[in-house]
Amino acid sequence: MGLLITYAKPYWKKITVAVVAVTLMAFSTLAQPQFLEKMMSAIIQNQSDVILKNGAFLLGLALLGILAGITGTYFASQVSQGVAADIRLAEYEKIQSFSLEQVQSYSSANLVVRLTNDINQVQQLVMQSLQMVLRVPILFIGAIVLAIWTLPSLWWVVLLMIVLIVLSSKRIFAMMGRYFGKIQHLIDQNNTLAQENLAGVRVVKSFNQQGQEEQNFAENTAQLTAVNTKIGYLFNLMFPIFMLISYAAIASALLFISTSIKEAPDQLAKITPFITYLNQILMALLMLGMISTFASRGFVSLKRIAAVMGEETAQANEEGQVAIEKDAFLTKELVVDGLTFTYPKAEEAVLKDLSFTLAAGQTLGIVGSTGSGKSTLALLLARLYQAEKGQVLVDGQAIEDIAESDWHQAVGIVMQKPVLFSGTIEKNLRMGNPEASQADLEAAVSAAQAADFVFTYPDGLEHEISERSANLSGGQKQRLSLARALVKKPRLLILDDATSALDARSEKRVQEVLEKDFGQTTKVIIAEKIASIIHADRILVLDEGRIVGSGSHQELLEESSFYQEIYQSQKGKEGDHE
Ligand SMILES: Nc1ncnc2c1ncn2[C@@H]1O[C@H](COP(=O)(O)OP(=O)(O)OP(=O)(O)O)[C@@H](O)[C@H]1O
Repeated sequence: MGLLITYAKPYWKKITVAVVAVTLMAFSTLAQPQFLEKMMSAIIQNQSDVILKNGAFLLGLALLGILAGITGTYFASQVSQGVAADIRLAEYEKIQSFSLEQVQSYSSANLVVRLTNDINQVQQLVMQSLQMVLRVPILFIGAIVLAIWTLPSLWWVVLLMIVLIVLSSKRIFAMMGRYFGKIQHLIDQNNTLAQENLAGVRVVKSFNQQGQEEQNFAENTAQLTAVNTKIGYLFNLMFPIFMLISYAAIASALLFISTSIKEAPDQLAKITPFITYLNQILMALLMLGMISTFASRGFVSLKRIAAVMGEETAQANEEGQVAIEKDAFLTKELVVDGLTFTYPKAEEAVLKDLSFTLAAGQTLGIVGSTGSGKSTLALLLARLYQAEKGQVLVDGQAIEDIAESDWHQAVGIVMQKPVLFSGTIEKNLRMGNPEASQADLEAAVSAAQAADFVFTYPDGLEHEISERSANLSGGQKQRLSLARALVKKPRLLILDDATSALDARSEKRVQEVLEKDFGQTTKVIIAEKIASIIHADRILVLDEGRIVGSGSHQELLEESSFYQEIYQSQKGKEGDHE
């Protein structure tokens, strides 16, 4: 609720106009039957001027009500759209500042639902609340008072109708609330299934999994439909019950009045407004039901959004951290001291007590078996995960104490699975450095051995990359990711199997460029092929999260049986360009 109040505050003027307009509409609705009664009386007594006068008032009041209604809806809609847009933006910004652990703990599909469907629910809640918050109590209390005032002898009809409606609807709304919670969970699942299927469409097709995927989706959709249908049934049940109760109330009122109409003929004029008030009470109760269902759904969503917004993120903590000029970054050494890391929810540590030192400007190669923790180490060095124990020090400064934005400015990483974004090649490259000159971009493209294909496109750097970079080959994606990291002119460059899809000649050229033009840059190169790191100043051999060998290529060949084994298995294969 606090979240909603915070985001609604800037709209207080529009909120006031909406609420005043809706209140005016409620009063106009309540006043109309009074004029109706006067008209009925005048019709019975054949007073045509009174009929006309009250008719005109009635019409004016109805017009005022309509005008107030339109104004209320207009402003309520502006406020609800505005509040929803502001929350959406703030939530998006918050998610951008999430650590990988945080994204993983929610799952990306779940976060998408929190950004879309949940926000829509909150928008509905704001819209309905603004339209009903004062209208319902005014209409409800006003119609009860005026109904009893119009025909005091029928007070019991009013009371009985309210009691019966409240009793019958209480249970229905409680059940609806439970179903809304379930719906949110099923929508999350639905989204995950659709996202995974579309992202992995090639695998799905090549393994003939369309049928299985359809079945999974159909099962989830069937569950969603079942819950939605139950809510529909409850709604459908509610309306006839309400109508039945209200018609019974009207029938009782008419029956009772018919017995005394001869002694008090003026009651004939009062029965029409009385019935109108009964209907207004019913309307108010229906609106109350509606708002409570919107509220139960909206508050479930609001809670889910508040959970995201309440997450503590690194950006919020940047205050105590030191800023470092990029040129002064990593001028002495990179020290990894006793680094231990366990993934969230995993039982065993992936990195176990890792320690090594690397002088600035040197190249560290890392090889090891599958799943030995190489990529995890890269992610920790890039500060995308935080160590559980131990630390990484740059020139004696623990990385957590360095302003995170400065860190990311100075460190370039090329991940094992390259990720590019839809838009031009230039837009992707500039993520590394928005101020880069055209010559810088072209140099990075050449260094990453991407010039061959980029400059054969008629539009060159302006060439559009499609969604999920579907119009690029694996090797092209790798080259562009490397170029993006090089545009940054990083002080620390981390390459995680970043040249695996390059042919031996191109890979060798990349190595030469890194050696020649990035001499000042400290490099950490993870590779499957020893050939990719053979000239590194130091090579680490990882196995099951531990360092099992460390030294130059020659030293390791002499000392590490594990390294020898890898080397012998790769010797003579393509890619060995010693
Ligand atoms: N996000 C994650 N959540 C939980 N466990 C993970 C996650 N990423 C990796 N792991 C686990 O951590 C271990 C190390 O993975 P990592 O990717 O670091 O290995 P690697 O040496 O780079 O492997 P490869 O050579 O196959 O790329 C593996 O057992 C893997 O299952």
